[in-house]
Amino acid sequence: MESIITPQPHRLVSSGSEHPVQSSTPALAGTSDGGSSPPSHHLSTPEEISSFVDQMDTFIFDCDGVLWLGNDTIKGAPEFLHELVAKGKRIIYVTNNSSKSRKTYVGKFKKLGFPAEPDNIFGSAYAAAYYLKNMLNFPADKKVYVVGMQGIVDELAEMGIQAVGAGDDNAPLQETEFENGTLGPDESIGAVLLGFDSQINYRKYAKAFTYLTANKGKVHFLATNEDRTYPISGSIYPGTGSLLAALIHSVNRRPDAVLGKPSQNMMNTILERFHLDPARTCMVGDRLDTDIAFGKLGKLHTLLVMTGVTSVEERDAKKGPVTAEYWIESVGHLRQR
Ligand SMILES: O=C(O)[C@H](O)[C@H](O)COP(=O)(O)O
Ligand SMILES: [Mg+2]
Repeated sequence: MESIITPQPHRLVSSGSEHPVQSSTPALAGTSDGGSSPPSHHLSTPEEISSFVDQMDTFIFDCDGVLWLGNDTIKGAPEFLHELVAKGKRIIYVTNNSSKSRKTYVGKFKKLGFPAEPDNIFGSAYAAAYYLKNMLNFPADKKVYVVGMQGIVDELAEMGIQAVGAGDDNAPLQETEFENGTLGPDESIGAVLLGFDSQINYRKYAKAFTYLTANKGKVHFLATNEDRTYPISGSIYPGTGSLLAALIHSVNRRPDAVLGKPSQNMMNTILERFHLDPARTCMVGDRLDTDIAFGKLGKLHTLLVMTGVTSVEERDAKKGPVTAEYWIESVGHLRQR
């Protein structure tokens, strides 16, 4: 697949002040009261769909619930994305799923028949590793305690940052370990980073709690994202935000930064790096408070698909926090008929 993107020197967030990293997402103007946002427009006719596709140069795709559910591809999605490539459109992927690194994701994209290369994939694990390296200048003699999976460990390693925890702490905690210091403070821990963890357990929560509370706030508290739920293989399960809520409640402290959508860290880099015109760029997502909010904050067009977590009631809610500009049943429905 010839590249449709000219790789540029990569900066996720600038070290300068022009794109200060956002630890919290600014409120979306004109949507909190619900009423002032027009309802999402349904792209329903071939003419509307063709005109919509033609007015965009770039499509930024969310992944879970848009392109696939687990390892099940959404019908027609690969074909549509190859149609876009054939038309010379730019494709960028932005996922809050921190379980895989960009390099590992390339393998999944190709296995499921999508065009992909590391430079057009932005994952929340990468965003978090980049933030630690370039915004926090994380010290080389410190380690990051990871409540999460291999994707975070791999992206931290790419940045030369040591990680502990993750899969090494998947074993259930033994009663005796409460006394033997396994869960005690560790001066070498400089940050706790939580991401999606299908092997979450008490050991990880107890260690993260100890590191965040023992060092009197000297340990950074970071999270990849706050998605409440996780759509996979036709079902919906607790998401990273639900795992994070337990840690927030126990330490009585919010993360210093949440690096995935809707925060604009990745948006600023993407717009700058690919010299995108927001007026000719569309964010395609399945979740209103991450994907659509991410697109709206970046002043992009937004298209909601109904193959992920958003219900019809949420889509059409008059007082909803975020409303997509357009909606369609699935990415596959965008194929030119
Ligand atoms: O729980 C989670 O982390 C999310 O459900 C998952 O990461 C969503 O990934 P995305 O839809 O942004 O590809
Ligand atoms: Mg999604």
